[in-house]
Amino acid sequence: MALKLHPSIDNGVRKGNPNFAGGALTCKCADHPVQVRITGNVAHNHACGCTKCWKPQGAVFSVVAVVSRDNLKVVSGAEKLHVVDASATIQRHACRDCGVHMYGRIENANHPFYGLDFVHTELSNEQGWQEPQFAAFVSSIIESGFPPAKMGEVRAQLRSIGLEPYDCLSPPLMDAIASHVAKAAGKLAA
Ligand SMILES: N[C@@H](CCC(=O)N[C@@H](CSCO)C(=O)NCC(=O)O)C(=O)O
Ligand SMILES: [Zn+2]
Ligand SMILES: [Zn+2]
Repeated sequence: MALKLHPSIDNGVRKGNPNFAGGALTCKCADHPVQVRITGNVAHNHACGCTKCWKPQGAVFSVVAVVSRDNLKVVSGAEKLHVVDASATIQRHACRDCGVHMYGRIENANHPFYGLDFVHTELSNEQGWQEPQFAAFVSSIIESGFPPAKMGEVRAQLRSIGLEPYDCLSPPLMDAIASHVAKAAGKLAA
């Protein structure tokens, strides 16, 4: 029987619409939910196995994407947001009442991904958001208590739905990080 990894990918991956204009993300509170508006589509959407990204109840992976911080606006409930871990690279702003992470922001201007916010498109009712492209930090699910003996099954299932599993980020993102570091060190080749 197939493993339950995340509701957005357990029945396969539904293609998004490259021309999608954006939409609203809403937290799980019945009363006065936090709402965030995103202009345009997200990028680099991926399943993430790390211990820090928000996952719905029972999920093994998070599904998380990036958007320019200029294209993200908190439109209601801002007073309910708090930063989960101020020492983390990604400052995850979560709802105090339901615990959902509404966006993660990088405040370090020298970070390779400065300017991007991390978001979970499953918090939106709209369809057309970019579909997950790959799976990142797959081995990290072990840190949250997933049995190491089942990792072969996890990777096979991810591949079967078209999500190549990596134990870091995807090669293009790792290349972007390394290029940023090389540039800062004056070593970036043409
Ligand atoms: N094994 C660690 C890995 C955590 C990690 O490095 N996560 C990445 C990706 S999160 C979205 O893809 C990261 O950039 N983390 C910075 C942060 O979370 O602030 C673990 O599982 O914790
Ligand atoms: Zn909430
Ligand atoms: Zn993560």
